Amino acid sequence: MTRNDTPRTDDSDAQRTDEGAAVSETTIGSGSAGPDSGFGSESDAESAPLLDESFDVGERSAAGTTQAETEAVIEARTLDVYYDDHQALRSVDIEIPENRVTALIGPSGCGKSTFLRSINRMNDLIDAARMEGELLFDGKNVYDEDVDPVALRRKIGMVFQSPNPFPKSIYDNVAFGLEVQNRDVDVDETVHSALERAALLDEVEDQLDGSGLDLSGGQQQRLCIARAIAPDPEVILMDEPASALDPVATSKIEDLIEDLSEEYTVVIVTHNMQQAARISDKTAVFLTGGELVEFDDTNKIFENPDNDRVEDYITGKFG
Ligand SMILES: Nc1ncnc2c1ncn2[C@@H]1O[C@H](COP(=O)(O)OP(=O)(O)OP(=O)(O)O)[C@@H](O)[C@H]1O
Repeated sequence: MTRNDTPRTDDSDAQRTDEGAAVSETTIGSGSAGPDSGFGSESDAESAPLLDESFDVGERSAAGTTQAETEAVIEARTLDVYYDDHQALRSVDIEIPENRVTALIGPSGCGKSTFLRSINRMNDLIDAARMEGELLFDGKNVYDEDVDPVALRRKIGMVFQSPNPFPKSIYDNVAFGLEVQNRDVDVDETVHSALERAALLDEVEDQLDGSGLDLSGGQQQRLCIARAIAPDPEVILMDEPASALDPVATSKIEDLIEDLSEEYTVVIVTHNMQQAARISDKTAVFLTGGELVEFDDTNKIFENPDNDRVEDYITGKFG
């Protein structure tokens, strides 16, 4: 895996998250787990057995990798997304490799979040949004009629910009999705395992009954990551997961993302180019107008991009 050794620097937009506001957010753009988001709405119970068989890619090895680990797990083919008449993504073609970290970068409004949300159909929750083209997950178009978006979102989990734990205990935050799914799993073991994989267990082991809202912003975000990985997804989408955190918490999240990519495919939107350079294997550069201008190994993008506009963006000439 090729990661870059760019030194860590403080994010200019680092700030303490507003813990109390986390759950009350209701708009997708501000990072909520709203109704039918796949994070445990009551409708989950009814739609639980959704999963199309074609979403199974086979057994993961003990190390958490699949045999064909460099194959594309997500593929967009001439994907266009519109909000009413406004086109937010233009003919996006991309193959996102399995068990790698792929960063989506580009100036504000270029469609990064729109693309991320199109992967697990979170755009369905926006009335104005419509898409054309194909978005394949394990070779299956997620927009096919037989795909249940709630089940899809358990395979493709999401972590938002602002930590948004439920107003429940730490334990219940992680267990909630499992229980409403009525899955045949050992809930206790799964909760502990998810907290451990999210690098949070050591810090909260003695307070699992305490409220998730009483944790620090960085801990809340790791709790949200634990919640996302508890249902054993294949892909984790992250929309600026560290932008509301201080530098220490940001560093922990970055370390965690690198660890997670051994087991999961991670797709992360970030405004922080140094963060993209530090933690990602692949980088996709979107530019104004919703065009995916270049997609390549992260080293290549940051050291010798093919496209002049990408070079200008990377070197700060605009954006
Ligand atoms: N819910 C929505 N309704 C209407 N237009 C939207 C909606 N969400 C995004 N857009 C528009 O789609 C375009 C792409 O937005 P998007 O949020 O995907 O960009 P972005 O690259 O993630 O931006 P940022 O970096 O500022 O978060 C923008 O022009 C934006 O105004």
